[in-house]
Amino acid sequence: MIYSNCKINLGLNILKKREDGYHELDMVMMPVDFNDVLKYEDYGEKGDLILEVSDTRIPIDEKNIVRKAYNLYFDNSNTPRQKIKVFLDKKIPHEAGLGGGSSNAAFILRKLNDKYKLYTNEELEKIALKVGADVPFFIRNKSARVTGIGEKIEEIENNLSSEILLIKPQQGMSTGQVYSYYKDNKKDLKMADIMSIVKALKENNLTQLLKNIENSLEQLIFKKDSSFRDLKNELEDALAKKIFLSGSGSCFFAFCENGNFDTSKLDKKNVFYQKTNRLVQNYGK
Ligand SMILES: C[C@@](CO)(OP(=O)(O)O)[C@H](O)COP(=O)(O)OP(=O)(O)OC[C@H]1O[C@@H](n2ccc(N)nc2=O)[C@H](O)[C@@H]1O
Ligand SMILES: Nc1ncnc2c1ncn2[C@@H]1O[C@H](COP(=O)(O)OP(=O)(O)O)[C@@H](O)[C@H]1O
Repeated sequence: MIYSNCKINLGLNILKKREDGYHELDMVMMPVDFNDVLKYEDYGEKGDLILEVSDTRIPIDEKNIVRKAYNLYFDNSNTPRQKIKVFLDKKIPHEAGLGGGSSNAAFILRKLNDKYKLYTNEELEKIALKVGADVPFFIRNKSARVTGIGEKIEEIENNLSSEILLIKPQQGMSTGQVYSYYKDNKKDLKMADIMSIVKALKENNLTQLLKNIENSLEQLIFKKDSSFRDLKNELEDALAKKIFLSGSGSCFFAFCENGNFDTSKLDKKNVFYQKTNRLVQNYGK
């Protein structure tokens, strides 16, 4: 069994838009102990990927990021594809800004490389980048300051002890669409103080952390859609806590030292929520 965890972004600054359409970022990312479960079987013979997913809304053809990762892993080194079966039991909501798909892809790349050893870790991260901008982060799967488009990873010390509550409204967010808002709305974006966030995580200083988190993508969504800002305010009132958007959303997160989140006022029909913690162990529990 492979436990494929998700992540949250603690501060996300868009620095500029590149010629290739991607955006330069400066952000802090933290693995979170909330996982998809992948059942994995290697038949030990040439063949192809047999992929099944518990959530029928997720594609199983070439659009599935696990299949993209599998294909790239073998094709990139002209190695015959091997017959592998994966059953992906999705728990992480998709289009959430939690990197669920990116994580699935990274864990498959690691699992394949554990057996076939076609690449060094550095080469594997380069393959991961071709699969998706967030995939290299999950190859390391440690708290990190991440720059570039998502490929420059500087591991950081994270001693945060607070529990985390993930709160996702029903509608999802398209990552590409949210980034597309940048070109017309880049003025007045409030930048997160990344160094203060890194220091607060090292010192387990939740007060300092909460003061410094900003997310350029959240601000871009609010500029485009004031109803999403209203939704955030409603959720903060219901929880009586500050909440923050992870990545391109639509999932928010909150912190609480003793883990006592009062979720009684959340509209349970329209909001997914999940209490969890920082992922302390590495992948492959
Ligand atoms: C926003 C972030 C923050 O961690 O995560 P999510 O919210 O998706 O979890 C990431 O930058 C998302 O990474 P990922 O979801 O892998 O992006 P990709 O599939 O590679 O790209 C999807 C689309 O997002 C845009 N994109 C992505 C990354 C980046 N640095 N600049 C971009 O402009 C591009 O338009 C691209 O076509
Ligand atoms: N293995 C996968 N898990 C989740 N979504 C996937 C997967 N493969 C492809 N997708 C597609 O990718 C889109 C983004 O999903 P996901 O990566 O979980 O979002 P996010 O990066 O915002 O957390 C989904 O709408 C889904 O259609």
